[in-house]
Amino acid sequence: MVHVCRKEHFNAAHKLWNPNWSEEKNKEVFGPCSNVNWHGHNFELIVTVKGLPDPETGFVVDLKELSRLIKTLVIDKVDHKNLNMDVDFMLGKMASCENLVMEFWKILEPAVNAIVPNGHLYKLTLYETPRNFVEYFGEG
Ligand SMILES: Nc1nc2c(c(=O)[nH]1)N=C([C@H](O)[C@H](O)COP(=O)(O)OP(=O)(O)OP(=O)(O)O)CN2
Repeated sequence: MVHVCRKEHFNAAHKLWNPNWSEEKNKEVFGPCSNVNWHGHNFELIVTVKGLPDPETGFVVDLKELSRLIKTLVIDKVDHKNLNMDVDFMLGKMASCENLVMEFWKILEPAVNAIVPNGHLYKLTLYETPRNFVEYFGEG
């Protein structure tokens, strides 16, 4: 089995804010990430597919096709957007990396698996900053 990875990039604004808490508690828990007028990040999303290379192409998955799919299904929906306000699948959710990556998985898993004949989506890695990132392997 080989792990094949594609990295995509997006910029987005958000704030970490629990509407059930006071302003003081939001500031205490989320610090500058609770800034009322938002803040932005340069996100990196790495999609990892695991599988066997096709004997005729040598590919587990065509990376151009994978890139096109990630851009169409995810990046176009979040790039240069406000994650709290503009992105339908994040409405009513805390705009944390954990929640984002889990929503990305739900969108990507069926579509990615459909273009990987001898493999499947294995992992999503989402960098919010160069030092803060999450990894998700799906629910199983
Ligand atoms: N479990 C989580 N913790 C935090 C998340 C998150 O999504 N999940 N998000 C944030 C902030 O949105 C953001 O990541 C914090 O940015 P920043 O403090 O700038 O992070 P850096 O690592 O770049 O800053 P340094 O302090 O310079 O390392 C917070 N927590």
